[in-house]
Amino acid sequence: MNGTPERDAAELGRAGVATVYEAYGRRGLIEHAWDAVTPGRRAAGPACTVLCGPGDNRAVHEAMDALRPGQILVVTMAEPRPVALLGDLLATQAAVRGAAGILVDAAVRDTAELAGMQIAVHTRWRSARGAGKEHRGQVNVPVRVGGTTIEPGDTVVLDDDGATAVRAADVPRVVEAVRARITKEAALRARWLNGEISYDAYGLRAQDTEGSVRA
Ligand SMILES: O=C([O-])CC(=O)C(=O)O
Ligand SMILES: [Mg+2]
Repeated sequence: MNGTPERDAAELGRAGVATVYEAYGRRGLIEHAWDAVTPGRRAAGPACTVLCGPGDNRAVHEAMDALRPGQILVVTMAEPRPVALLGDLLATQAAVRGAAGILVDAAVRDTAELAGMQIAVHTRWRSARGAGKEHRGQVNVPVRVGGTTIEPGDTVVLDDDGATAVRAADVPRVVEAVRARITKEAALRARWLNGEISYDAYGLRAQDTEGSVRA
């Protein structure tokens, strides 16, 4: 049995990016060299998406009105580059609204202050370069980040490995697959702690000895 959307998101957050991505059949990876401004934090929740104009964060200000508790704020812009779309003042508003995390496909600034906040923050770049407020942008529209399309309400998971997304409709079955994977990995971990090695347990040594796998 799965729980509420909130409990499902919490479960995916505890499982972490690698487990969720694998359990989802290696789908949904939001693939950039993310910089975890808040290392060690894990977060997951439905996406509130923001598409900013070039070098502009007007839409991030607008998004604070749409943001709901438990959500992950996903911010991108036309042709992402190292312009700070968010700093501690915007992150403070997101935190007060109960957001679980922030993913910025551009730069953030005020990173010392961000690191001290309870909200998980991942960014592509850190830069003091300020954004404009001339372009309206769009809030809660599908966005494409790191090779993955994120629709508003899809679950986004953040941890020190990076970020991954699960389509809202797929969350219940991914929760089941995550549980199965955690059980399987626990059994394997117990064997490796007992001294077995995967090279033998997976039959890899036998294949190499037979020469059935070439270089
Ligand atoms: O105001 C901005 O454009 C970004 C910023 O530094 C903040 O949110 O603190
Ligand atoms: Mg600031």
